[in-house]
Amino acid sequence: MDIIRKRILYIDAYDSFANNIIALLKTSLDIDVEVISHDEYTSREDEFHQYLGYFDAVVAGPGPGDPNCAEDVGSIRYLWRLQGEDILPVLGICLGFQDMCQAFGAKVVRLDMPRHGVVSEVQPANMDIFQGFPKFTVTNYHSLHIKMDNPCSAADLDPWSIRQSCPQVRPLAWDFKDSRNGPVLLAARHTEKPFWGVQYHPESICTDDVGNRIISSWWKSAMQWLNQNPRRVNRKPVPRSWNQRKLDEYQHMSSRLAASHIDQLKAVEALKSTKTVQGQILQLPELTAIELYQALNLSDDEAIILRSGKQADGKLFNEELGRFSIVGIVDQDALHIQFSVHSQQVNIFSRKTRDVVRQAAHNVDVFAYLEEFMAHIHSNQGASESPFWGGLAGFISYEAGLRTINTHPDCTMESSTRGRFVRPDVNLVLVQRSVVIDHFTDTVYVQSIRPEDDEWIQHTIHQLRHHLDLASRTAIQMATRMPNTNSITNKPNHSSPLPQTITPDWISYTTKILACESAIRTGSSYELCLTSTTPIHTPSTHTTPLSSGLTLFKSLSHTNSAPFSAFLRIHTPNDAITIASSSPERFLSWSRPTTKPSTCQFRPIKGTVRKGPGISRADAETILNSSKERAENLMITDLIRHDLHGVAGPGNVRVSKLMQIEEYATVYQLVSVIEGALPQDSGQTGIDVLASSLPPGSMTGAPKRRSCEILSMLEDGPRGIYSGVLGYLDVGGGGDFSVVIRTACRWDGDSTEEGDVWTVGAGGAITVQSEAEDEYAEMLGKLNSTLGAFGLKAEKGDREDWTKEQREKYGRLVKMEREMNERFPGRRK
Ligand SMILES: C=C(O[C@@H]1C=C(C(=O)O)C=C[C@H]1O)C(=O)O
Ligand SMILES: NC(=O)CC[C@H](N)C(=O)O
Repeated sequence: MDIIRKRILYIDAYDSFANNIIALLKTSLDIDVEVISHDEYTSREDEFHQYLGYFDAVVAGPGPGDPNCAEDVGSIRYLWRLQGEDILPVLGICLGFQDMCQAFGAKVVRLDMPRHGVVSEVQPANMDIFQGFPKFTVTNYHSLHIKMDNPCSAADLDPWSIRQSCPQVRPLAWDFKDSRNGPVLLAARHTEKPFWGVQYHPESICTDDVGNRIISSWWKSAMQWLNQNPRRVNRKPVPRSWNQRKLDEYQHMSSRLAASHIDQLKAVEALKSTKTVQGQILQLPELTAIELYQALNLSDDEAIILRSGKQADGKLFNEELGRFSIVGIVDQDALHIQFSVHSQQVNIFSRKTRDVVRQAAHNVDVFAYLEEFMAHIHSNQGASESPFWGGLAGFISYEAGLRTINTHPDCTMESSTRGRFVRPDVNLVLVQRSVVIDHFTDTVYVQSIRPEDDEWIQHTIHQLRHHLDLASRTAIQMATRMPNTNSITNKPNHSSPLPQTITPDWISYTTKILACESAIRTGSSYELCLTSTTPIHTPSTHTTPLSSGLTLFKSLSHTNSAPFSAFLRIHTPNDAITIASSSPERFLSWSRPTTKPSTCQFRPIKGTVRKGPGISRADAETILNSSKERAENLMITDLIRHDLHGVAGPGNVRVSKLMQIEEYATVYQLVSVIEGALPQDSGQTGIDVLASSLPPGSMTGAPKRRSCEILSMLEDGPRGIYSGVLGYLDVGGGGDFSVVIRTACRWDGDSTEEGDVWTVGAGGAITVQSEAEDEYAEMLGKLNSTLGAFGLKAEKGDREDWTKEQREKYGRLVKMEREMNERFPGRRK
């Protein structure tokens, strides 16, 4: 006899934790789960009711917003109106729970002090789904809560009795220990209908196992109800949702486009690659990435250097993060895959022919395109220890990431475009020849994926040996260690003007912090990573753009050495970008699928303490262990688990490090490590993980989509490459990308005769526990990590120097803050 698997419908309200809940349902229960977004049926209540006929139960998920706003809950609100045989068991989580309580008479109001990423104790009733449960701890993500004549304390008459104001809602759990908000209702059920709900997040990494057991307990009660109230469920396959069908079409079309581009390019020499990586391995002690780059004596105006190895004090970075450096050789005919959010078009471009293939194709899924492209150039049998054999290297902008979550900012890099071509949001160069250094074993890999390229390999080895004999080595080392700071010095030098910058205005930044806080208080966001962009004008150096960029990069490597340092110079049809990066943060890496499945790793950083006089490691530990910093990190850890769960699937994601303190050149940071293996039979690749996890959660806040919408309203323009990712896709199937922070970028098109314009972004996570003054200082601290390379330091200006307008602005700000404090007393310390 066939055992019928029950089906749960999960309604996603655009939360960034949905996939964690789905994973929890699938690992705790023997069921199938289908997912729809809450807005798929918003204007079609009848169709939604019919669709529910395919399911045994529903989980209505958490999300941004307020149940008082129909748009924020979408079709979730139709659940409570089901009648007769249409009724089915529902579990509402957070927003879903609030909407249920509101539908049956309770009020949803703001908490005095929102509780995002806050871990608290649950006092359950010894009844219903909590029968026999002890107290347990859970993670909360909410700004709003249920008001229904709440008891004043645990000692109050009977916290479990039904309140007159909403006689259909039975309280099932409270938090009695929240001194700022008073008792907070954490679970309830409808007195007659099979509707239950929890305010907390059972799926969070910091919710303990008892919290998770609730899912099984709910399911047991749901099944009992179904046994007593049998309903006819349509057991045919569930029709694919409109969203899923659109997505499939879109990806299919994009893969076909890539295949047709590749066909058109088959004749082009630069795309010919072998399936076997050719190469040789040498032992060259103490070789640095810059030395290597200089020894190769490359004359091209493009460069790809991913630098690790030694820190400024001569010590190696840790082995997990800073073991390898990679230099990609970018010849005249190297192909560039470029995609612009504005035109939604992929171009393949080479400097030699200026324009190899341009195909206007609208609405391209650039990741499906890249997947097809990488499959075409897939190689194997390179040296297994070398992480990169060849492939695509470059960057993906923040705005390209926004597009993957269907957020379309008004402006992309187009806004600063000159001429016919837009500045691409994705710019990846096909690197066929490369040299990789393993700094821990002093091994150097000289590699090529071009057919019959032995001559180049021998020539390169000869070149390396020749240049790295003792005498030239010393000279190169000196040049590397003592960057030419002429153009970046802060000391007066009358022969060359100094670089100049404008420190982000603290009044504007602080106003934005307050706007973030109010967005959090209304329930629209749980955490927002606010950023600002600072221009730096540098005088003309009368050298080539590559050489002045490299000088800056050397200086940056010195002032803020970081394991994901990178120097990139990449052309577009009518412009070129130079990127000098000193990022401490790995976004995502994944290993080559071999006999073992590919393993992915994310390393989000959230929680920052600036180094400075009087701040010891112990002080940093105290600060980073505070509830504010831990909440910041927890939210992003849960968000990244969601991103990875979406591709790796239930049971395949683990948090191998939770909130550990790491020390970098100028800051201490709180880091978590989230890992997962991609099941081999799933057909999923690291590129799929990349596509479903941009923009990096540590640069957005949570929930990602709503937070990005809020940030694009608050920030002054597109973030561009800052907040995007930079790294490579390897022909063997691996990849590694850093988060583009602590980075300076310059477009040639912005330079004038007087000099160049670099931009540096900096920011930090804002939560309701933030103090505006501290957040501004944290942002400046991060900005200064990069400005140091220009010999500059941003400081908060003195109030005496303020203009009348600034004083007025400040006055308004103080007033706003006072009003906010009066309205939400919890904010006061
Ligand atoms: C926004 C920046 O950094 C991000 C924000 C951090 C934080 O809020 O603590 C830490 C590291 C980065 O993920 C930046 O460096 O500009
Ligand atoms: N996690 C959630 O579902 C949050 C619900 C609602 N937006 C709140 O902030 O209270």
